[in-house]
Amino acid sequence: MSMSRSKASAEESVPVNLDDFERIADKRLTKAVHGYYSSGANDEVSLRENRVAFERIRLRPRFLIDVDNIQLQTSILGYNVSMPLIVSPTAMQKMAHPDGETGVAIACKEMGIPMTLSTLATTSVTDVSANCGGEGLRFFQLYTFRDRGITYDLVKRAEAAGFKALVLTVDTPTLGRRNADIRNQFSLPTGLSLANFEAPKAKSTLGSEGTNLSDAREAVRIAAKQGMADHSDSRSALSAYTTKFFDASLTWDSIKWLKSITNLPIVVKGVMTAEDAILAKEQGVAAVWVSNHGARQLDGVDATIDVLEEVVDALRGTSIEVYLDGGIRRGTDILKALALGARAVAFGRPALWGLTYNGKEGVSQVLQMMKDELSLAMKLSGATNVSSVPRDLIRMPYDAPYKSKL
Ligand SMILES: Cc1cc2nc3c(=O)[nH]c(=O)nc-3n(C[C@H](O)[C@H](O)[C@H](O)COP(=O)(O)O)c2cc1C
Ligand SMILES: O=C(O)C(=O)c1ccccc1
Repeated sequence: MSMSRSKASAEESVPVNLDDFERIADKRLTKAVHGYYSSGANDEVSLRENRVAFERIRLRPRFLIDVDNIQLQTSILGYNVSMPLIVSPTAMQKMAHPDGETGVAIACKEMGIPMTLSTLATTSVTDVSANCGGEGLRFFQLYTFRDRGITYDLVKRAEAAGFKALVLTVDTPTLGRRNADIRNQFSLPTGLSLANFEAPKAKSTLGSEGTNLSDAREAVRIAAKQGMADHSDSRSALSAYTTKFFDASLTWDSIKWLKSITNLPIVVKGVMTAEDAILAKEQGVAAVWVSNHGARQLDGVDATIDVLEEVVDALRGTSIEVYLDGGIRRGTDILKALALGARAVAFGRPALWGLTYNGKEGVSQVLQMMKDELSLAMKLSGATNVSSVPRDLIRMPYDAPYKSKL
């Protein structure tokens, strides 16, 4: 019996929300890939909190407002977008579907929203660009390497491939502990590679060390041999990889170096406090991306939506844009984040579920679903423009009880 992967099987009815996409994806992926995509760090307290915190926020709808023509369009870093949604960078998207990063990029291009390509993608910056015909708004997520030459080279290739911003992830000096990956001894499946390290130049830089950065499996072997990996590192290939290659000595001051090698706007991803938002501001970044890495790094941190207002307040009066990811699953979640001052939101796993469901087409379906849900949420709550959702459209759990200001 042949059943196209593109169609939901009998027991997989047509997805009507993102949870449905998740359930279908869970069934189709191998245990190891599912574990890698879905996991949070440690006890997954923050993973649950990312969702629960959204559910605790209440909406205060206003009625008899003309919502016939609501405005979903806005701009991100000066580029017009069809709605305030970005696809977060997630590593190794070809594990979900052969369309991989290209599928995500094309779905985003068609929807008119930005995609963010991970440093650890299974499709190179150059190929993603070429496969999109050089069109569509693409950002490049940057992990920095102990060898600055590698980082330099990555930045230059992203620039040449037409990426419009560098999203510097600051929450990963080393990888968080994810139980499933340790149990499953997770590694990149055979046949796939970390394609950004296959360029001739990257290879020659690395050749001296006798290590190929495009192959996580080899990194594990070498890290173990050099005694750089502790017991858990030696079980999860990614953990060994980051320990060996990522620059854990990076500081806020390093952003000066990054700015000296590129004119691309810099977005700092992973900020969770007002203190760090201010340090980012002092470095002249274009945007701050509130994120706890999908709760995959430090368990026990707040839900991102619960720290958003703190970051927004710290940057008030500046032109620095604030984005948020972590647990965005509904149009009402987007609306809640906009009310708290985000310029845009992003999500990671839902794009992977769409990709697993039906490649590029599945990602398009997921994006369209979010657009429809956002539009509905706005109409039902009397919010007419994504750029000016009022704070009092929501009640945070910590808000004082309503007192008439009338
Ligand atoms: C499977 C997976 C891989 C990820 N890989 C990266 C990455 O390579 N770089 C990065 O900055 N963030 C990475 N993230 C974090 C996402 O960019 C994003 O912050 C997170 O997924 C948002 O939470 P959500 O999945 O609940 O939407 C990854 C997340 C997941 C789930
Ligand atoms: O899995 C992740 O969340 C991630 O960002 C990552 C980091 C290093 C290697 C591969 C993925």
